[in-house]
Amino acid sequence: MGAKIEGKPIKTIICDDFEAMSQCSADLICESLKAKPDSLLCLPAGSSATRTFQILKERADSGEVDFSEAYFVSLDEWLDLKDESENCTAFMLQNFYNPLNIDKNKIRLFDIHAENLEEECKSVDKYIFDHGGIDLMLLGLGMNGHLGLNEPGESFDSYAKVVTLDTVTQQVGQKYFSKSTDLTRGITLGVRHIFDSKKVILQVGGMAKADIVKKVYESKPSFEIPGTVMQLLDNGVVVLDRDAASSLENVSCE
Ligand SMILES: N[C@@H]1[C@@H](O)[C@H](O)[C@@H](COP(=O)(O)O)O[C@@H]1O
Repeated sequence: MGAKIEGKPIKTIICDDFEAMSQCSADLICESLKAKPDSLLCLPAGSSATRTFQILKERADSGEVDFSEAYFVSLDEWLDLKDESENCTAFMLQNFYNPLNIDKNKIRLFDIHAENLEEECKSVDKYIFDHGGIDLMLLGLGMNGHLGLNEPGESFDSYAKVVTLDTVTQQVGQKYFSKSTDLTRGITLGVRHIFDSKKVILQVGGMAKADIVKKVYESKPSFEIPGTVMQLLDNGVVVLDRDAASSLENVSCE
């Protein structure tokens, strides 16, 4: 992408701490779901969203929100794992789909064992198009700026695809596994899905992400830092806690 493309100021909400950030994202998700109960939602595996998922479960249990009519599509998944018991799907089942009793028929997971993964990507794209697009994507930010598994250098002009994982993702991704795991390839929704989504929430917490958050805000939109796509979205919002926002200067908030 040429350096000439200018981004816009990112719509931003800065929360006091991780708990407030998680509550804020849960509020936005509930608001969206109430407006359209049969929304197609895309939620991320990873540590950023775990508390948000607990809050959504609490709210579903209290009847404040109802996920029974909603549909779900996977954001990303590791490929070629010898042991799949700790992959993104397992994480989502454990932390969201099972606790909230989501009907399995309403979840479109990536079939990582499909004979033809390119065809599988097209089939996931079709699922999304057939549902009229994704209504809401909740995203986390990788330490290298990735969104889903859209790694640095990947085009913004693609839908679901198979990707080679960046060395940072290979290393940081170890945190999801109880033993050392070879992470070489992944399958992910593409940045075009992020552009097309009716609402995008990027949720980032913690000091460890402060530097990459600064780059997302202060670099020109570029394939090298996929998170910079937030500067190009009309329907995007970044929800930060104070730690993740601590390196930012001059950010105007909601
Ligand atoms: N592929 C996942 C992303 O979908 C996730 O949102 C992001 C942040 O992860 P975490 O929330 O664990 O920091 O990186 C992971 O590698």
